Amino acid sequence: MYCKRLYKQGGKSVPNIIAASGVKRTFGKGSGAVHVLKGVDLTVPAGSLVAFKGRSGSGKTTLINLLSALDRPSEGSITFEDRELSAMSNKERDLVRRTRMGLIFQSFALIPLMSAYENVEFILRVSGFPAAERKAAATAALEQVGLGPRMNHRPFELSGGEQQRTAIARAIAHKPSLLLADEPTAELDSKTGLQIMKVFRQLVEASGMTIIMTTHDPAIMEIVDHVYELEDGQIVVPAST
Ligand SMILES: Nc1ncnc2c1ncn2[C@@H]1O[C@H](COP(=O)(O)OP(=O)(O)OP(=O)(O)O)[C@@H](O)[C@H]1O
Repeated sequence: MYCKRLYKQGGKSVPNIIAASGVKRTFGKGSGAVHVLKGVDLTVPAGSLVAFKGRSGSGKTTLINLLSALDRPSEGSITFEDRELSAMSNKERDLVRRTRMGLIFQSFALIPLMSAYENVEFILRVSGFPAAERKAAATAALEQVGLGPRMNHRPFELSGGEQQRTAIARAIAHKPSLLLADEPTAELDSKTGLQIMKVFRQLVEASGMTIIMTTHDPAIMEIVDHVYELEDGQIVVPAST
């Protein structure tokens, strides 16, 4: 239902790519239950760059894990590209995540013995991307994040920002419509963090990808289209920047 609603963005009506409705997530049972998300309603227009902010423990990672179909809500629904994630089997959710989404984490999690190119190509290989298109897709993704000239270097020969750009290339090589990034700049100094944000901005502008990220960094809020603040498991300020 939410995904069919249209939002005005830059004078144009834009459909939502993902929406959460009444999402709750509780860990554990009985007296030991931890109610982390307590009813989150959220809509994200396609082609936007969105950030979740909030104090440590407010539920940002828990929400990202639900939106990326790594976890299921205890209550409520999440609709992605007009399909309800919670109604899908594990196999269907894995397929949606593998083909339509890209994930980035705080730690870059690159394979140390592989070059930047091999790291990207390897993921395409294990995810069943057509062999004939792998080389072009991996190269294009690395060029898109400005790593063309460095793609044959191994992670230890790359700066932190270059390693994170490799992780971004790995997450976008299969051309997902939604990129989810949990604290992608947390391991980086503020200047490098801003460079990563510029890469995100370019991806949104150039390819129409949607990016949802979590952050603690106030400077980053200036670059995104919308900031959603989580407090005690609920969104308190669905404000535009
Ligand atoms: N599997 C789990 N079992 C029990 N509690 C959990 C589980 N996962 C998360 N929590 C709790 O849920 C709360 C929210 O965690 P979450 O990681 O989503 O917060 P966050 O906003 O991302 O925090 P940070 O900014 O520190 O990364 C925390 O109190 C955490 O301990």
